[in-house]
Formats: sequence, structure tokens, C-alpha cells
Amino acid sequence: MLYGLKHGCKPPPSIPNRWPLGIDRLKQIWDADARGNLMEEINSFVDDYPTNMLSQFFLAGPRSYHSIAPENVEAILSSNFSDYSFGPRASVFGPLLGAGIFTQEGAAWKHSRGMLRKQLVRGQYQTMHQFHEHVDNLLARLPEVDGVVDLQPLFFEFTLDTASALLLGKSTYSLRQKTATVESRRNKAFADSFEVAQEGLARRFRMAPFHSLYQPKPFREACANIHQFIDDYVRETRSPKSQLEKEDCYGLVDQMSMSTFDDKAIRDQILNVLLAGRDTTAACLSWTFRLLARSPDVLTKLRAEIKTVIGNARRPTKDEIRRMPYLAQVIKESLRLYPPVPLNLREARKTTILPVGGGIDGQSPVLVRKGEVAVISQYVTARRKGIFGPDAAAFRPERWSDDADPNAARVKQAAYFPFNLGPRRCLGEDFALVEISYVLIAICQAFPVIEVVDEEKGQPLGAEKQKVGLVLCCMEGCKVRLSRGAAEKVDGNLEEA
Ligand code: HEM
Repeated sequence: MLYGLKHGCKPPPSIPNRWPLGIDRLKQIWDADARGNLMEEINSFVDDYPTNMLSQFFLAGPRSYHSIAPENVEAILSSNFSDYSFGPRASVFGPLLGAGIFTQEGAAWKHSRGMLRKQLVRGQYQTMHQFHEHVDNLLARLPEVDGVVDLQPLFFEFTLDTASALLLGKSTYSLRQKTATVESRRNKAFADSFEVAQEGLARRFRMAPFHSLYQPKPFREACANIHQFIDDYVRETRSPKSQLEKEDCYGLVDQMSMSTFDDKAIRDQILNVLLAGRDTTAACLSWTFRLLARSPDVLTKLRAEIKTVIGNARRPTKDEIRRMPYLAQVIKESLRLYPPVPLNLREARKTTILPVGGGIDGQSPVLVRKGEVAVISQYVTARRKGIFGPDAAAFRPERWSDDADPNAARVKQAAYFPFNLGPRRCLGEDFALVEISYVLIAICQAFPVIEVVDEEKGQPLGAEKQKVGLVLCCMEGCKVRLSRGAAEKVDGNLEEA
């Protein structure tokens, strides 16, 4: 208390509750979630309380602080990083993930991060070859001439294929599951179990602190199937025969096998990275195409850039992707409006201070006691009109380049953190951005027409139903009309540079 007074701390406004223990607020959240507009509901709280922060109690749980200001996000994730922990994350995700980079903290996390950085940041995908066959498989699943397709499930299959190739050194080839071989059935069973297990983890996450009550048989079986699948892969990859046959060591299994990790440690790391990287990338691809199909002007400008830098019949190189500023802005704007990880929380491991949010005007520091929870939301912070202007809810990629004033650009950048900030910033950011760019380019090249479907025409942005699971997805999927029209190349297989 004295510590707080010394630093001029003041409490933030509380969210008023009509029922005891915030039960009305919990109901409001569950109802909004069921309606598919949880994030918009949370966003609207902020319009009612336009200071930087709100505090709230739920049931008998600790006080939580909902922080909107970028200064607080920076303090939580970066400058005061060591004052916070993940709270119950390891135990919520434990049944599937065990101990890996996503669930670990302290020295064990540092060790994992050092090892994975080598694989993810300087990995084989630098050459882009790793993506080629999967992009071709994706294009082969799209209409031959013209038609309506829901891209969202295809993107989830695509990112499972690329992530498994990166991690296991061997893809699950979900996009090719038309042939019923023993291996394809095994891969399909893995993909299905992964869906069930992820849904279970999302439920456990929502139920924290009562998460351990949720472990139904289908969830336990799905986790067991996944563990078996990965263990088989690891054993196969580590067998002396397999090592002899291999020309390259692509996968994480290979890299970890060269260190002292046992099979269980390898399995845990693979699942941790798979969970971190697969759905996030698929969700971003899906939201980006939804946005592009509704924004013909943006699409035209993007096509013009693709045509100038690469043309319409050749695969992009990494260097060409770097030379496409508008493409980068399109992805950045999509991640601003629809961050795959829309909400995050940290628990104070010691008493600490947030720079702003206290008092009536929200400008005083706030004392956060040990055990209290700080909640941040990329979705909410990145939609603040005070930062992004009156058109904050609009999809306008140009906003990332139209600031003559470097300070205005800096303020926007500070409010943009879809990949997290600080020591635990996403390790797959570069991988994801290259992968997303490649798919955007390939589909634009193959389809001169990408349009919103008739039944969704005129639907305003933000009115779509959203699903907040482990990532933010669209309940309505990503249905678009695609037409190959007079494309320069129609067989779906692009030439290499
Ligand atoms: C658009 C795609 C992606 C987004 C938006 C994204 C976002 C994030 C976020 C917000 C975190 C922090 C989560 C937390 O600790 O609370 C994170 C962590 C992480 N991400 Fe990503 N991610 C993406 C793609 C990927 C990919 C493709 C990979 C790997 C291939 C990956 C690997 C990781 C890893 C290993 C961590 C844990 C880092 C650590 O705790 O030190 N991510 N990501």
C-alpha cells in the first residue's frame, strides 16, 4: 500500500456489477460468446469507459485489470516482464502440451527458446522450397474454373501440412487426403484428434480456475492419439535407418535429436510449436481473404504490385516478398483488425506497477498486487479511435504509410502487438509472414476474380459471427467466389524464379 502511495498510484474505475460476484458480467460474456460477438462486446465496454483501464472481480477469483493503453501493454510484456507469470497456463494446457516453450517459464523456457530460435528464425524455409508443394496442393483444391469455396478449412489443412513438414521433417499432407492409404488414414486421424484436443484446451482455458474439472473421455483419447502419433514419428525419424536415408535434416525432431532431448521432451516441444503456429497462421489467412474479397480497391492495388514485382505466372522469392510494401501493409492491417490471439493475460508474481490507468482520468499509475491478473487485448487496443482515428474499424492498409508525423506512426506501432512483445515475442513471425505472403500471391495470381459471395454482400465489417477459441476465427468461414477467368497460367502449378 505504502509502495503504491509512494508511486502516486490510484485505483482504476471498476466495472459496476448488478449481481454479486460479477455473475451478471460472466453471463454477459457467455451470452456474447454464444452469439459470436464476444470481442465486439468487450470492445463496447471500452466505449462506455473511455479511460485506459478497468478493474473487475469475478466470483472469488483475484482482481483483474483490463488494460487498454499501449504503455501498460509494453510494461506487462516487455519492460516489467519478470514481474508477471502465466498463472495456470501450464496446467490448463498440460494434458496435450506437457512441458514445452508455450507452457514453460524461467530457465526451462529460456533453454527451449534458445534451441527453437535456431530452427524457426534461421530455418530451411528461407529458400521457400518448403512451401512449394503445399501451395500447389492448396491451389489444386480450389475451383478449376469458377466457383464458390470456403477457404477457411482449406487454410487449416494447409498450415497443418506446412507446420508438420517444418517440425517433423515430413508433412501430414492433409490437403491430399483423397487417396486412402494407411498413412493418409493415420494422418487424418491425427488431424481430427488435434481438432478435438484444441477444442478441449479452449474450454479448459475458459474454465480456469476450474479447468481441471474438464477432461472428458473424447478429450483424453484425442490427447493420447496425438501423443502416439508424434511418438511414432519421433521414433521413426530417430531410427538409424532413417538417419542414413536422409540427405537433409529439416525437421525439429532432427535438430533436437542432435541434442540431449529424450522422446517425451521432443514430443512436447513439437506440440507446443504446432499449437502456437498452425491455427494462428490459418486464421490470419482466412481473415485476410475475407477482407480482400470485400475491398475491391485494395485487391486491385495488391494485384498491381504483384504484377509489377513478380508477374502472374511465377513463384515469389523471399527477396521479392520483401520488395512488396503494399502486401506487407495488407497483412498488417488484417492482423490489426483480426489478431489471431485477441486476448492475453498475465498474473503478477510480485507487487508491481502499471504506468497508467489509475484515477478518474486514467492517467495515474496503478498498483497491481501479487496474484492479481492483468488482461490485455490486441483486438481492443488496435481498434481505439484515439490512436487509429475515426476510421479505426475500417480495413485501410494505407494507414500504415500515410503518417507524415513520425510520432503518429510511433503511437500506432506501439498499439500493434499481434505477435506479442518483449522476451516472449512470437518466434514464428517471419515464417508466418512469408507463408501468408506466398499464399496471398499465389491465389491472386491464379484467380483474377476473388469476390464476396452474394449472401454476404453488404454485411458491414465486424457484423460477422466470430469464434474465440484458442484463436479468433470466423464462424461463417471464408466463403468467396473465385474465377480463373483469363489467368495467364491455369494449371495451378507455378513456375519457379
Ligand atoms: C499470424 C501468425 C501468428 C501469430 C499472430 C502469432 C502470435 C503469437 C503470440 C501472440 C504469441 C505469444 C503467446 C503468449 O505467450 O501468450 C506467440 C508465441 C509463439 N509463437 Fe507465434 N504466432 C503466429 C505464427 C507462428 C508460427 C508460424 C510459429 C512457428 C512455426 C509460431 C511460434 C511461436 C512460438 C514458438 C511462440 C512462443 C514464444 C515464447 O514463448 O518464447 N508462431 N505467437
